[in-house]
Amino acid sequence: MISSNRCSFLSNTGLVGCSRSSGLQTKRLVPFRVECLASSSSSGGDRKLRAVMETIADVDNNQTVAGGVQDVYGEDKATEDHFVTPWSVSVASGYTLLRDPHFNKGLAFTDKERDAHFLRGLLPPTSISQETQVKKVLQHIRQYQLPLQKYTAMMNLQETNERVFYKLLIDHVEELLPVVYTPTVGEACQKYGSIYMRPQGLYISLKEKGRILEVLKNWPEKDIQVIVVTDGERILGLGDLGCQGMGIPVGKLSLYTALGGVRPSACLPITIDVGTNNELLLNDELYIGLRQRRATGQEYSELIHEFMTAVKQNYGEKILIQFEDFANHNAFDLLEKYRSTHLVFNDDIQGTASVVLAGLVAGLKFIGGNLSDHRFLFLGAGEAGTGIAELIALETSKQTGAPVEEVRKNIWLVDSKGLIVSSRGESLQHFKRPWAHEHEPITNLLDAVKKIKPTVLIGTSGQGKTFTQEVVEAMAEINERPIVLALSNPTSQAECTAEEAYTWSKGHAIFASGSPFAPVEYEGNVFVPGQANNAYIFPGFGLGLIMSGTIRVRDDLLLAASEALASQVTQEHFDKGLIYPPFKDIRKISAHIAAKVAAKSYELGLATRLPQPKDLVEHAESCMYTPAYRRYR
Ligand SMILES: O=C([O-])CC(=O)C(=O)O
Ligand SMILES: [Mg+2]
Repeated sequence: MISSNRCSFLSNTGLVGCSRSSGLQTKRLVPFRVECLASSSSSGGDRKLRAVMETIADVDNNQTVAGGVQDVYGEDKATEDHFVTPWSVSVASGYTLLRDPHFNKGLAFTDKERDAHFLRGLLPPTSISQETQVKKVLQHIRQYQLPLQKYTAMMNLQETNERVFYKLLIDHVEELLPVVYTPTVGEACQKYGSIYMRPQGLYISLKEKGRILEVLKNWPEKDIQVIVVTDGERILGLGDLGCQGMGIPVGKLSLYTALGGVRPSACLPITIDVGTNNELLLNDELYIGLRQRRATGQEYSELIHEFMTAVKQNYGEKILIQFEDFANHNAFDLLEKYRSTHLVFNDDIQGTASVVLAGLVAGLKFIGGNLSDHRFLFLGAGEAGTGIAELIALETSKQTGAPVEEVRKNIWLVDSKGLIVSSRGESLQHFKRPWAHEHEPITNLLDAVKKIKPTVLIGTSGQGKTFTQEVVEAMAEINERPIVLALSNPTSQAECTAEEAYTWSKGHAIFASGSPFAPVEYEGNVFVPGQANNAYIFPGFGLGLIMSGTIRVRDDLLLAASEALASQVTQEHFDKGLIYPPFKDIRKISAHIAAKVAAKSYELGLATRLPQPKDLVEHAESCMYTPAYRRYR
């Protein structure tokens, strides 16, 4: 039985109005909604009323609510000259209950629940189990031929019955991850205007400048623990999709819940719309964003700063903000600017780095050698490329005691202009400069492979088909077991396919990719390509931060996450060609990652949720959201 105190910070909002001493699974709960009585009005007075709305503060303070007596809406704290918001708690029942995705159980409502919640006659008489519902929806989804049809069916399910959506996704993660995530989510973003039905997150555009705090307060959930935010400028390897990038925060947060166990109501997807430079979208009558070119410079940074300030003001110090799919020219600067004042994490720089390092460490366990024995060549010197390179350098430096500057010399990057070398000097963007080593200029990848003789080739270019046959053959000529990672997403942007990597290297390559590839048979052997995607890391990483109340992200936490992931790879996995464990075990893996991250955070004094639990793995598991239906009284 789960004790409520241990996990109250991750508990379901639906329990707040009840006694907090209830266990999560075994006790009954009342499906209720907190509603602002003034919410139907949009007067200026209403805005002021909302501006003093207090969040459900007990959760953050880790207090229990015995009997529900607490100033949760801030009325008692307000003095006479303050405005207060008239809130009421209403029990969701009848038709409204069926339309509420958090609480709806469809045909799984029992007779007793149908009586108690005014559902008689609103449902056909039969009652079926959640398992049967999952089976039915899966059959339905499998009937669709096109990935985008499967995607819209999944999104509809999420909007209709959240618990069936998550149970389905968790129980069939290997089949459905490619539907709700890469590669299909890429196509969904490209066509978001035509498939758009309901808002799935918050849209903050230039029109909301000066009012972002107010916009945050419009979101119906008050107890937010993680935000994934994009400005849509570099969606996967697909480029600027403007406001239609919303599919990415929505997809990433579904994984926070399904893979990492962070409850859905604590997750907030946000898209910041500063315009788009994508002409196709600007001329598309179904485009959902601002029809203007991107704001840049001061106008851009002022909006982002207002957003960052409002988020901290509204949700406090421990809100996790994950930056996703910003363009290089903003991503590094934003991370640098906010890493010392906010709990921020850039998934494309840091999450990708952590997952790739894990794969390399796991691979080396079996092929032998240390990181310092290897030479790395990257195609692509943006967020992922330089992020991975830096984390490899950090870990190698830790292992060998050599200074990071020295270790970096073993790591080479090629960008669109060729090998990054010192003679390119000041023309290089600042994040590329640490990688400018002494070497004659080389303008193409094949020559770079032949000259640098890397043992590991990593593609982070966002450009598909760039690991040509000659490149892979050259890698196989230089190395007995070349490591080839084609990380760009979605599948169309992968530097090479799994089949190409195995065929061209005559079965010698150790291959992984950012988007999934099916197993490949080559000369009688079946090779299973691993998926080197940050989805292995960010859900568990975020859970570790949240459950320990961590207030800042440090590189050591990323290294801890890598180590935890690498430790889950066995000889049996490697024998199949895998340098990552299978996704079907992801919740267990996430619990391990969360535990290692939290342990490191406690060690560094960054964790505020005290005392430190004794067994962090067990603690992480006990905190994870499970989608089984709750019983309603
Ligand atoms: O979303 C993914 O699959 C991985 C990722 O962060 C990216 O490609 O930007
Ligand atoms: Mg990304």
